[in-house]
Amino acid sequence: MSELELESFPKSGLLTIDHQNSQDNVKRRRVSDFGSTSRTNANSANIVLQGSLSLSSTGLVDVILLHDRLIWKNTKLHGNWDSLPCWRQTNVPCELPIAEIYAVESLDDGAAQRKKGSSLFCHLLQEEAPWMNHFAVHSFRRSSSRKCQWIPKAYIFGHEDLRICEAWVESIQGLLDNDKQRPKKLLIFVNPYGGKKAALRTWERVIPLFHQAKVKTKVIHTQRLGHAFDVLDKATEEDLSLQDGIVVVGGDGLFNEALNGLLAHRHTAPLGPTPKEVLLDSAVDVEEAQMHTKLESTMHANPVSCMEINENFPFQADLQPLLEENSFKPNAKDGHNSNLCNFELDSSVSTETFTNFANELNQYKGSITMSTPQLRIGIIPAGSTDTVVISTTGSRDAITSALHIILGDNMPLDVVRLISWKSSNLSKEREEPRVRYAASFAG
Ligand SMILES: Nc1ncnc2c1ncn2[C@@H]1O[C@H](COP(=O)(O)OP(=O)(O)OP(=O)(O)O)[C@@H](O)[C@H]1O
Repeated sequence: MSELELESFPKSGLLTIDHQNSQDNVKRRRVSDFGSTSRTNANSANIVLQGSLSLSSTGLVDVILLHDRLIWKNTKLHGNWDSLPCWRQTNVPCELPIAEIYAVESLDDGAAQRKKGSSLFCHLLQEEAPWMNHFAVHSFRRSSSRKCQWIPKAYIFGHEDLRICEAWVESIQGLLDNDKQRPKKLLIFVNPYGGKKAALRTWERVIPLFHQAKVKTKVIHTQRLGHAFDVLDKATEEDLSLQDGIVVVGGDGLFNEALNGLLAHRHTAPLGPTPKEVLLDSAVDVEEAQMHTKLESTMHANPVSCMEINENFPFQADLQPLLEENSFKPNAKDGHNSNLCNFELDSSVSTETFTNFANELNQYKGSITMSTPQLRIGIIPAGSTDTVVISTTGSRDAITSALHIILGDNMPLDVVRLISWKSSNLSKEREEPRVRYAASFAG
């Protein structure tokens, strides 16, 4: 197919992608929709490969592989494919963004024909189709009822010459490998008790996707509460650097446990004043004293409720997410992550203790000490409640999450650090912190 022919493809009815105007909340979202966006015309300099192939359910197609997409269009039907019904003989070109292809693989000879269907018509067609070699391009389609749910879809291409099939597989695979966002190695935690013991079955459902995409997985079935935490807390930086990401197959509980394991000793931001220091420092008038009494009693009664009293807390916390979108990019200076929330003091309630703390905190810009700042954490929903995953993919569908993970989608995550203080066993005067991290909503 020539460049000229490509340019003359009609604009209406094209399968196009709109990278810029995506409504989805995941960063590298892909939207396939009919005809709403203008397309750049194919430039011959961008052509990686082109030729004629057979496409299962369509017939003979002219195919062009560009650096960012695969485009095909029916050629004049001939030979055995003449027996295709007329509704299949559409001349509308289709395109598949490389960003939506999660795998490509050679198939055993004749596999495409066998996969086509079991109707009498398909059976007859298979008998008539010439002997061919095949390869599958694995992508997905959006569920018609729930747009954020993705359903795997394979395009089976064929050619009589095995070497031609191999060249297509190699070229497409090369483009997939070039995408550095896609993980190659993942550490997976599966909670066998998650989601009323359905997590194992969930993991088994998505394993083939990782195999097809050639993502290496090291799987740990958690044996007890705290197992994932311990593994990640004790992991050396070298251990972590061997992985492109950590994925939990479970619910919010397991996700937060893994998050805590990653951050527990790697997040070194200052803890802030203890409730006693707050009381001593700031009870200058009755109103403030009452407020701090309330603060202390609330903290002691229910440590995790300290976020609820945020309104009275004498900080004006930045409304930005704690971990910004680029917070996993290394700081140019020290290689550590930056962009932790900056605090500003409300002057009407500021005290020396809080001023010191705010200054101290603002100086700790690179306070997650990880040698692998690109390390990501993902979740495949298999819990009783799946709040985290709902705020990432928008769907509680394990296949959708697995596809997002394989394609390397990522988004910023808000993480809250909760600190509760309790008297030390050694001395009642000394208060010891108990630090927990929690993520429930991403974005
Ligand atoms: N083998 C195990 N035995 C007991 N508890 C486990 C085991 N593996 C993991 N856990 C713990 O179970 C807790 C809950 O797990 P998870 O979040 O995966 O499932 P869930 O309770 O069904 O879902 P959700 O947390 O969304 O309600 C986690 O804190 C996790 O540490």
